[in-house]
Amino acid sequence: MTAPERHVRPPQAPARVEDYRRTARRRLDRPVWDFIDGGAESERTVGANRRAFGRVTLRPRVLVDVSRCDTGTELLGARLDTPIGVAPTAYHRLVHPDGEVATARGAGAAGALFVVSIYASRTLEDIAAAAAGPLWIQLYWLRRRELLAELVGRAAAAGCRAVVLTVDAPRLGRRHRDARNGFALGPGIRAANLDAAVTAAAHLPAAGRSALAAHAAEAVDPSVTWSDLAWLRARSDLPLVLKGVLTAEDAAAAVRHGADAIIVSNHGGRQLDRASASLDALAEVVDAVAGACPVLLDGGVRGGTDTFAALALGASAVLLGRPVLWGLAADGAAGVAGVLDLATEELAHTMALAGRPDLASIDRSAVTLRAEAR
Ligand SMILES: Cc1cc2nc3c(=O)[nH]c(=O)nc-3n(C[C@H](O)[C@H](O)[C@H](O)COP(=O)(O)O)c2cc1C
Ligand SMILES: CCCCCCC(=O)C(=O)O
Repeated sequence: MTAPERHVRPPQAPARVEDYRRTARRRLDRPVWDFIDGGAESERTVGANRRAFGRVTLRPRVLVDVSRCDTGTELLGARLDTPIGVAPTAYHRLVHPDGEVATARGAGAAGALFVVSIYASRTLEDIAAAAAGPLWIQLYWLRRRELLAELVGRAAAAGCRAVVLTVDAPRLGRRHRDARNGFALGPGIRAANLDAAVTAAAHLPAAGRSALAAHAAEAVDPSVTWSDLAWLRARSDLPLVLKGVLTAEDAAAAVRHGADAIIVSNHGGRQLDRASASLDALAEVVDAVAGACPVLLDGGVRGGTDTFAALALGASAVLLGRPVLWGLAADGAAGVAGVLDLATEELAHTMALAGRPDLASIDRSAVTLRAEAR
């Protein structure tokens, strides 16, 4: 007698960006997972970022030649194979031993932009040496301004093409998961581009509070205003990008103060709970900017169809935060490239079926915004 034939399932390759989330969740310790996954207070804005995409329906055009769909674009002078880039996120060595060096390899392989956090856990020079694609450097406004001046100089020397100032974090959001976990950085993970004394508080665990919030209270300057931007401008010839704008008023001020690009973002729901979903804020920002500079978006983007929706509502590009960390945790550089490639393939597929063969053809007529999410 022969044994009954059994169907053997081959190992499943990730089919959707969300598949990387499951693997990352299995791999990471609970406090690290909570740090990545969590948001501020009730985490309403984290959920709102996702739900906003559910209100978009697509208006496909037919009998358009979509034999080639081109996801390529140009942003602040850099050629990109995809409008889907990597948002700045702190401490990549929390999820993979190679940290941001692996992220740079993955982003480069996908032809994507990588925005490196001021809290990168590898040096800018090591990251730049591994990068095949464009890098931007992200800053929080530290009280010790001389560190910012030094960092923008190093960033330019390493080949970074823009400075991103995050403007939605004069203090850290109240992240209850991190407080509950007494989240603090271990000795092996540090902000590799900052003086160790500046970030010492981020390593001091205490019951019931986040060491990162304690560090932020000590290190970040909450008194900064629009008039201080001139100081930063004077320290670098690189384009200046403002990240964390959610209103028409601030978008207009950003243009008046010479911003070279704006990132519509609520920090992935990690700062002001009940802030608008990024996608909901996009149209008013795009209208206020009126073409004066590119507008990017992050927050809740989980694939190519979300990207298509954001582009249709006026974004020039989108950035992924948590999904890149899922890819990095799951499979290092290959996981980062996997996330970006999957999302880009999904975008090209949506473009074909929606009859929009290049990014310029994705305009507001490509979407309808419904009152309710589906
Ligand atoms: C673990 C983690 C760390 C982050 N660190 C930074 C940071 O250092 N600088 C910054 O400007 N934003 C930071 N962000 C916010 C992201 O840049 C981005 O705005 C957000 O993650 C986008 O939402 P998404 O995660 O839903 O894609 C961080 C987000 C996460 C999840
Ligand atoms: C100013 C302290 C930053 C903490 C690390 C970054 C982060 O979690 C976030 O921006 O979100």
